[in-house]
Amino acid sequence: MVVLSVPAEVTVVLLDIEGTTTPIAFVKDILFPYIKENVKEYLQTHWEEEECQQDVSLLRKQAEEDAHLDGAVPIPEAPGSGVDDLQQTIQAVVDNVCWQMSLDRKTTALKQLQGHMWRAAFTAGRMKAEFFADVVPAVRKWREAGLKVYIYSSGSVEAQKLLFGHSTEGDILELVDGHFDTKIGHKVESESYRKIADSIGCSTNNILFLTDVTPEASAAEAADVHVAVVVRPGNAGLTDDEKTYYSLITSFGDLCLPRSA
Ligand SMILES: CSCCC(=O)C(=O)COP(=O)(O)O
Ligand SMILES: [Mg+2]
Repeated sequence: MVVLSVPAEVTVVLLDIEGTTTPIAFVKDILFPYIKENVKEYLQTHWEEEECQQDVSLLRKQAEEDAHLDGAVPIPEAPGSGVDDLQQTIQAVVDNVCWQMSLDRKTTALKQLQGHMWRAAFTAGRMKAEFFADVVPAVRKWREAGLKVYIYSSGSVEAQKLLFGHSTEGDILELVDGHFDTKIGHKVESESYRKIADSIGCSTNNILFLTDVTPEASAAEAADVHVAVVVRPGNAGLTDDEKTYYSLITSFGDLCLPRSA
């Protein structure tokens, strides 16, 4: 087994979710299809609610920013009183969501709506989040050794809490010291990692970030964060250069803490 020593200055482990703690297949085959299959009915049922209107406003604002992109779907302003107008607007929101999802976009607007939609499925027990078998034992060990554990995912903080609160391992929310999403910045931007360190109250070099996505690893590293790239079944392949350059782990159990050495 390849063991990666965690530098002694590391006091915080920052975890990506999809492809790191959780199989990509769970996201692509369970979470995302749920949105595509239910978004129209969800909008029709919740349209009058404040939360739903805020989600639509954010999606409309994003659609305006995306207007220059190929295939972008605009969302017209709130309709008049006609039922047909309303159905047209809802259809535009559905088309916009499906277009964004076809590109696996990580916009805050899309992720916010998805989080709200998953809430019903998770809280009713219709969905349970999958975690790789090594995740929970390793996180418990890190915490026992005094490390803090934070999540940084493109999925909204609300969605993250749903996953950790309703997992196949039970409610494991207590294993997480805090959550970050794209409201702090995108994961491929170095500034996001500086802001996360500020928010936690540590230096960037006190953080070890685990992710499956090399542009995220590169952005974190440029901010002086320690990184390891997580190789899991179903993840995108890495180039030979990436395999040589990055520290790779295939399980959280590959990390060796100085305190436990
Ligand atoms: C709570 S995350 C649900 C999956 C998701 O929507 C997503 O975008 C995952 O992105 P990540 O940054 O965790 O790779
Ligand atoms: Mg990921």
